[in-house]
Amino acid sequence: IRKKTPSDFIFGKVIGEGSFSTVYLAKDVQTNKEYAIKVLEKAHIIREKKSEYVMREKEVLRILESLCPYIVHLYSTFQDPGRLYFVLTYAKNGELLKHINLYKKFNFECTRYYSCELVLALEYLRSKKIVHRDLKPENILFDHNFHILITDFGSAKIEKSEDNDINDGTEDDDVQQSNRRRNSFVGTAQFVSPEMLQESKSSYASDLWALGCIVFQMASGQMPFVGGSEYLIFQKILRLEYKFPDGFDERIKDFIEKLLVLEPTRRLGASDETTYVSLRKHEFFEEVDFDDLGPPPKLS
Ligand SMILES: NC(=O)Nc1ccc2c(c1)=C(Cc1cc(-c3cccc(C(=O)NCCN4CCCCC4)c3)c[nH]1)C(=O)N=2
Repeated sequence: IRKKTPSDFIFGKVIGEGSFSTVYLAKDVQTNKEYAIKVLEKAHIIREKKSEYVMREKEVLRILESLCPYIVHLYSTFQDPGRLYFVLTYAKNGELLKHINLYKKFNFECTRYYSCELVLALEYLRSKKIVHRDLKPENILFDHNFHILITDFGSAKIEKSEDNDINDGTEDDDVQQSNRRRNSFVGTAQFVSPEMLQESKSSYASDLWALGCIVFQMASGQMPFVGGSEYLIFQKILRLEYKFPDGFDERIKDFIEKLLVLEPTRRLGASDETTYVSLRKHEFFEEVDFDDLGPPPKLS
């Protein structure tokens, strides 16, 4: 199959912007299908020494090959002299964050439904030995049927082995990188886990921490850890300084409290073998059939 080129697409509006990429809505000239094309400037990537992250995202998306409905699909990649292009799934209904802000917060049924889809997505990532490391409502999209699609694997890590949590001397590659260049990776302040702050050691449990933060935000409209600077936010995280608004549903509260645990190995699900049975069995998901979640409830 011939490699695509930019002229195979009609580029439309910008639908996403990151520090190293711009995402455009684009239409395939032959098929009229819509895609999200992530464009990266080669010179910027090289200057900022981010090539490793770009290569990692492509490798991770290839591993994920989107057999899971809750992960964006990488259809193709191509380049021109100055840019790299990733042709990805277009999620028509945009970022979860925009919908949380639009409705102020989600009701119990919507919070529970999207928490279930996130659990299923995290189980798939775990089965492929992928840690996302930057999960947040901006990186969770809604497709045309309002199912979630997780995106932005630029910060992801491929776990070497299941018992990776035991320090086998092979440090987290970002630690090695940080030892080399002292710029160890950290996710987005409000969602970063304590272990990534302290030892820059991430594991599947780091994504469970972020899940706790995201569920808190869906159910309350607010992030659990906020502050005037990253340093103040980091302090609150390391001190587990957050509180639930009055009237917060007790089942969701208990679920979040079991995820926002400083010690990663003690988080709900951290010691589960394959599926996150400890999460599935929590009272928050009582009456849920994880094998058939049914259609998404109308957002409200
Ligand atoms: N860093 C990354 O990898 N970023 C990516 C990757 C893939 C990708 C990606 C980002 C996408 C972002 C995206 C953004 C949007 C979008 C942007 C702006 C407006 C809208 C929009 O108004 N959609 C209609 C529904 N709105 C949504 C907001 C509340 C009111 C109703 C959608 C749709 N999809 C996408 O569709 N696919």
